[in-house]
Amino acid sequence: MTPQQAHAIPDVQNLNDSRKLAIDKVGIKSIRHPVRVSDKNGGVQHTIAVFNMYVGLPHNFKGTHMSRFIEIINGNEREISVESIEPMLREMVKRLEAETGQIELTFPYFINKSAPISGVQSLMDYEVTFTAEIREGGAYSFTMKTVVPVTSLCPCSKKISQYGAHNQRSHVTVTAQTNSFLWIEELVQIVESQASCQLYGLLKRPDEKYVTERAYDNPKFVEDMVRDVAGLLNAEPRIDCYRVESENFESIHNHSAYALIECDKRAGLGAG
Ligand SMILES: Nc1nc2c(ncn2[C@@H]2O[C@H](COP(=O)(O)OP(=O)(O)OP(=O)(O)O)[C@@H](O)[C@H]2O)c(=O)[nH]1
Repeated sequence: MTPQQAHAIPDVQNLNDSRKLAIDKVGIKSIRHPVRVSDKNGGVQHTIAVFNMYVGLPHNFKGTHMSRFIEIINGNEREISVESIEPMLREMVKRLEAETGQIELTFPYFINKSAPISGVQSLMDYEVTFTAEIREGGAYSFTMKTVVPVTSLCPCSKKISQYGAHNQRSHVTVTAQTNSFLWIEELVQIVESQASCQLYGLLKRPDEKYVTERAYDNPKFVEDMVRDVAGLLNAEPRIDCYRVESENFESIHNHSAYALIECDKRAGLGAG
């Protein structure tokens, strides 16, 4: 195909659209790509992220130029660093001739943990999502979200029972918009410190005794969990706004218990 022939191919995306309907987000979803993430101990984690990349589309354009998203993600280093996300976002908005844009990447992140009594080490995985966004007017924001699995033990069950209390694994999800750098480990630690007990990859018997008794000594409803985590997020100056959710995969029901607190500290909205 000659350049002239290629030029002759209709550019449908560039056609005008007369429906007067702007599109808030259009782009690509679920593209996997290698990333590297620095960890708090000075190491680097080489992991795989699922990317979503979107721009806003003005009402008068028929379509966005989707190949450019792929050009951008492949135009960077083979293994994308977290530090590259903001420049990639700004390049994307520019190349797609858009006012707004968003890049989300979700990846498994590993934290090395020592068992509470024996000290045996093991990795635990957490699902983490970073979202970089340019909003109307050009304001940039960065949000980090992590799902932290913990143990929750029911205060009611403990109070009313002669012995034992129902307990289960729970997912506490914190989504935090930050105004300066925050390690993933710091967000995880905030959540784990407020759980009936944190989870570990590897536990020997003395450790299992410890986590059993610690959970029993720290009963938490889903309401307790979100309130206690929100209290610490309110006190963290590097977090402007947040959402904390707790879902208990109840061991006595075939459904979950759930609670959420949402707060924009800048506007004094929500908790605190
Ligand atoms: N906007 C839009 N594009 C789509 C859709 N489905 C497929 N495409 C993409 O259209 C792309 C080709 O359009 P462009 O990205 O504009 O390609 P191009 O015109 O050769 O590239 P540019 O010169 O950079 O605009 C392909 O990569 C397809 O993936 C859709 O539903 N909407």
